[in-house]
Amino acid sequence: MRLSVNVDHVATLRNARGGVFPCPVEAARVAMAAGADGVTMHLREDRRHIRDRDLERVAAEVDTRLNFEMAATEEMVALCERLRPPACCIVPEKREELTTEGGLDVLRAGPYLAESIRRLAGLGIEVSLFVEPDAAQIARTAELGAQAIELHTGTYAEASAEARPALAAKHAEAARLARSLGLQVHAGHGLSYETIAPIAAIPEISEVSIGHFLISTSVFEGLPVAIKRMKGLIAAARG
Ligand SMILES: CC(=O)[C@@H](O)[C@H](O)COP(=O)(O)O
Ligand SMILES: NCC(=O)COP(=O)(O)O
Repeated sequence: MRLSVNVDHVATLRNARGGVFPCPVEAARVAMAAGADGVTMHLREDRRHIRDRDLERVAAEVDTRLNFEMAATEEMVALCERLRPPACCIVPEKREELTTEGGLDVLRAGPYLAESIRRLAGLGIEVSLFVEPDAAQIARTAELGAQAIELHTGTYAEASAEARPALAAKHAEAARLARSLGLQVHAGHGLSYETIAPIAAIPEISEVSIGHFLISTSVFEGLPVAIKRMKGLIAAARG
């Protein structure tokens, strides 16, 4: 199973100070050096974290399987056509949301979704649709010609420990259906150390993408190292 590391929230931190640090391109390099199998970047229409230049630089400079998350808009499809990442995940986007709130409603999507899939898949880009673990949504994804689905694990990840096993079983059933329809199966959103195991145990899932938790927990796992180094620099300066 591949782990694609989402570096969106490195850009959130960078943007909080309006400077260049911490850099999501550097985070992509660090992720790959640490054993990640790919990097995910969600270029939101409002550019609240990742910016066009970040995506362009990762596509050009980092040896990775870049998964470009984007809404199905002409601006994003044209950018994806220009950058030609190995993979693209089409997600729903609402301007007011704090993060992606659910899967695409593929059943109600207009003709532009099918047109986007056709254009991107025609360039050899693996197109996935971010969907709920729902049989009708998955069947329609296959009909539209996408190569993959990404199961939205947000509801599962936010559920209580008691509720999670039933939701994990729902993902397993959805993953089996998707594979039987010839789709690659990915999963992501809100996953953490506490919630990864039941999802990672589903054999049909070939990739998980994880961002917010990894970046957040890195603060605590990395803080002792950074503090020791700063103390060392202070001590050295004082002789
Ligand atoms: C599609 C998905 O689950 C995540 O990539 C999420 O959309 C990330 O968006 P934010 O980083 O803005 O929360
Ligand atoms: N596609 C899901 C993703 O990239 C990471 O989502 P999250 O871990 O930041 O919630």
